[in-house]
Order: sequence, then structure tokens, then C-alpha cells
Amino acid sequence: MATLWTRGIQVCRALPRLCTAPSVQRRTSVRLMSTEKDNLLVDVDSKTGVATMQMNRPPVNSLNLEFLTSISIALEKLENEKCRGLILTSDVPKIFCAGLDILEMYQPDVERLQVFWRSLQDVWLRLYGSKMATIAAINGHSPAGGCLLATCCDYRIMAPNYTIGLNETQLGIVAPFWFRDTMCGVIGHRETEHALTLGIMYSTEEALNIKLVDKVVPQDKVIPAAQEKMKQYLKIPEVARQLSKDLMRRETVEKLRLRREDDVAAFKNFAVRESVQKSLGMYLEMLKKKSQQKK
Ligand SMILES: CCCCCCCCCC/C=C\CC(=O)SCCNC(=O)CCNC(=O)[C@H](O)C(C)(C)COP(=O)(O)OP(=O)(O)OC[C@H]1O[C@@H](n2cnc3c(N)ncnc32)[C@H](O)[C@@H]1OP(=O)(O)O
Repeated sequence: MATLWTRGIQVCRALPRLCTAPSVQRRTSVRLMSTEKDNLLVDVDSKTGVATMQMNRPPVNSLNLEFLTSISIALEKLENEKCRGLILTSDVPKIFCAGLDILEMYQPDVERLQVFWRSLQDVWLRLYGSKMATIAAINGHSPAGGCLLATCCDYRIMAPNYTIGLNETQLGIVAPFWFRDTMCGVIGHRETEHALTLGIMYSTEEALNIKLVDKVVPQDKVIPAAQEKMKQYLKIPEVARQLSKDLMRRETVEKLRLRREDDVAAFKNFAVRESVQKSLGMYLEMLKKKSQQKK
């Protein structure tokens, strides 16, 4: 085990300058730290060049601005370090990622809202467009933005008895075109239309049936299975693998690159609508009630 120690990622509250560049030192093991405790744990195996990125933002790994920024910086560093593979997983029990932090979209500060959306675009561009072989080790529930992260990867391995899907319409919001395109690339047009319009959350078994995930293994085997599959990717000549991936994804990536600011404006205008705010408020209330009932 080896490699990168990235310390001192500072996420400033002041906008628009969000971060200072993290410093990198070579060490024998890796930990990428963020300001919000150790919410992103990244280990790089120096022999194989495979990084394991564990999301660790309890209770549900929801993606707020600071967390997205940490992920984006980490992805950039791994790419710059010429890592060959990435296993994306979670350190939070039973949750892969609950998607976007709804509190970022509910009663938002409009300037922050736009920076938030750009940071999500950044993560998507880096992960979907990564040169690395990427495998999602889905060891928990994976709604909405969580499903997006998983579908950005080249391969998905999931544990039983969880759920995954783009459930946006159930919250009264709409998955943007690049979420749609990502999902279409995995399960095709018809199934994506069905999934998006109904906001379907699939069980692990259903997800396997529609090929939203590639493989199902017991919980404790998810990461070992991802490591095993990664070996297959790494056996392929690097340039051929990367160019093939680029061939499949470049148009989709370019579409967002060319429309980034329009997409930010569309998101902002949509999110501040009274009807959308009402739906998000009701959804948050429902989540809170459900959570209190458990306690
Ligand atoms: C014309 C088009 C223009 C473009 C328009 C764009 C529009 C926007 C597109 C937005 C795109 C993506 C959207 C998203 O990603 S929205 C997020 C959707 N996520 C969800 O619906 C998940 C909701 N959560 C759950 O289902 C469950 O929490 C869980 C993940 C299955 C875990 O269940 P659990 O029982 O283990 O935990 P639970 O008690 O429910 O939750 C614990 C606390 O966490 C809070 N919480 C859960 N999820 C979120 C979240 N996503 N954001 C913020 N907070 C969340 C929950 O409320 C509990 O809090 P507390 O204990 O009550 O304080």
C-alpha cells in the first residue's frame, strides 16, 4: 500500500473562491482529508495504481457543496497522479450515497446554489470523463445523485437488499439531461424513460435485471469483487482502454461542457420556483418524520 497523503484541503465558506490547492506528499498509505472531518478517505495502492475512495459523510453521504468540492479535488489529484483505477464506495453503513443534500436546494442562497451546481457538474465531468477504470462498489442505498455517481463508473457491483435509482420526480424535481444521458448509457432509452418519469427506486435484484448494476455479491464481498474486476480492466493495454472509453463518452461529456452555464441557469430558475420549493419542503418533512419514527 502506498502513496498520496493529501492534507489541508481548505474549503472556504467565502464565495466564489472555494478551495485552496491541497498539498500532496508521498507516504506509505493514503488519506485525503477534507475540512468536514475525514469525510473522504482515499487509499492508493502504489503497486497497482488503484485508488479506493470511501465516502464518509454520515448520516447518509448526502452531497453538499463542501463534500462535492472534496470529491472533485480528490478526483483531479488522482488523475494528475496517473492512477489507473478507482473504486468508489462508502464507509457509512448501509448507505452508498443519498444523493444531493436537499438542504442545498431548499430555501437556498441563490449564489451558493449556483456554485453548488457547478461543483456537481465538476464531479460529473471528472468521474464520467475519467481516464481511470472506475468501479462503483455499491454497499448501501443509492438514490438520485448516488445513482448518478454509480452510473458514471465503468462497472457496478452491488450488495443485496438496497435500492438504487433516479427518484427525482418523486421529489417534484427533474433529473437534468446529463443525468439522463448517463443512465441511458447504462440501461438504454426505454428503461431510462420509464425510470425517470416514475422516479423508480429499484431493489438490488431489479437493478441487476435491467443491468443498472452488473453484479450482485454479498455485502462483505463487494469491495473484494470490485478489486477482482479491476484486475481485468488493468490487464487491457492502457491507451486502448482509455481511448475506447473516450470514444463512448466524449459526445456526452462535450454536451455538458458546451452548455454548462445554461445548465446552471436552468437549475437555478427551476429550483427557486415556488412549486419546487413546496415539494422539497414536503419531502424533507417526510424524511424527518420517518427518521424520528425510528428513534
Ligand atoms: C427543466 C430542468 C432543469 C434542471 C432542473 C434540475 C433540478 C434538480 C435536479 C436535482 C438532481 C438530483 C437530486 C438529488 O440527488 S435529490 C436527493 C434525493 N435523495 C433522496 O431522495 C434520498 C432521501 N433519503 C432516503 O431515502 C433515506 O434517507 C436513505 C438514503 C434511504 C437512508 O435511510 P435511513 O433510514 O438510513 O436514514 P434516514 O433516517 O432516512 O435519514 C437520516 C437523516 O439524513 C437526512 N437525509 C436523508 N437523505 C438526505 C438528503 N438527500 N439530503 C439531506 N438530508 C438527507 C434525513 O432527513 C435524516 O435527517 P434527520 O435525522 O431527520 O435530521
